[in-house]
Amino acid sequence: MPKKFPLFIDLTEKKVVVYGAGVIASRRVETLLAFTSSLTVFAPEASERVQRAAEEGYLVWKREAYQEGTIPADAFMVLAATNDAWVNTQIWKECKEKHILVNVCSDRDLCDFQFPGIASRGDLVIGINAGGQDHRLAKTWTDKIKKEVTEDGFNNQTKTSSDISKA
Ligand SMILES: C[C@@]1(CC(=O)O)C2=NC(=C\c3[nH]c(c(CCC(=O)O)c3CC(=O)O)Cc3[nH]c(c(CC(=O)O)c3CCC(=O)O)/C=C3\N/C(=C\2)[C@@H](CCC(=O)O)[C@]3(C)CC(=O)O)/[C@H]1CCC(=O)O
Ligand SMILES: NC(=O)c1ccc[n+]([C@@H]2O[C@H](COP(=O)([O-])OP(=O)(O)OC[C@H]3O[C@@H](n4cnc5c(N)ncnc54)[C@H](O)[C@@H]3O)[C@@H](O)[C@H]2O)c1
Repeated sequence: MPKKFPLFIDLTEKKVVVYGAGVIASRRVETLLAFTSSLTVFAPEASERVQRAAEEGYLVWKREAYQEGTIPADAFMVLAATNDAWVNTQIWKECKEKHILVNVCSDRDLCDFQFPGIASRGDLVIGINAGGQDHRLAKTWTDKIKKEVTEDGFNNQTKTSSDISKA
């Protein structure tokens, strides 16, 4: 697979839609909540994390399975993260028809973009991608860099924009 170029996109005002609310979708929802305030999750069943985030008003959880033709046309980005590969492919097809950016967690060949591992602190955001061939490599490096960023290596010399504005 060719190397992917890391784009750092402002998602604040953009509608993000996630199908599925299990292990993988919840991990990604948790990551996305730091970047967007417009997140809708469609799933008949949701993890406690997603349910709590919905109760606290951080996202909208629609307790519904995917239904053909209903993907919001104004969605900027869709994650197909159900545990049904056929459903994920249907979601991909509809997004293609509607020209919506789509990621399919069960099939790397259907991804317009790959979901990164993320290590972040303050204004620093590090996205990690291993090209879609070796997911464990992506995880190993995400864990290493997260540790470095949140613990040992992130020293006072690394300033955030709020630090700079205070200076
Ligand atoms: C980075 C991270 C972000 C995240 O997921 O949050 C991520 N995968 C992570 C971990 C992970 N994924 C899988 C395992 C078990 C591996 C094993 O057992 O060997 C582990 C390891 C683990 O979980 O320990 C299984 C798996 N993954 C994909 C498929 C389908 C396929 O390859 O077609 C299958 C088979 C599913 C099945 O069996 O059906 C596909 C994708 N996974 C991606 C991202 C995209 C680019 C990855 C890259 O950078 O190369 C890509 C291509 C598309 C996408 O989904 O965007 C996260 C690590 C960071 C973190 O954990 O924080
Ligand atoms: N990309 C990755 O990193 C990665 C890693 C492991 C697994 N996977 C893939 O992710 C898939 C999901 O795994 P999981 O562990 O999150 O599953 P899970 O069983 O924990 O959760 C599945 C979720 O999908 C929802 N769902 C099922 N049918 C639906 C439908 N028609 N419409 C909307 N929502 C629906 C369920 O309600 C549930 O919330 C796996 O099948 C596998 O292919 C991807």
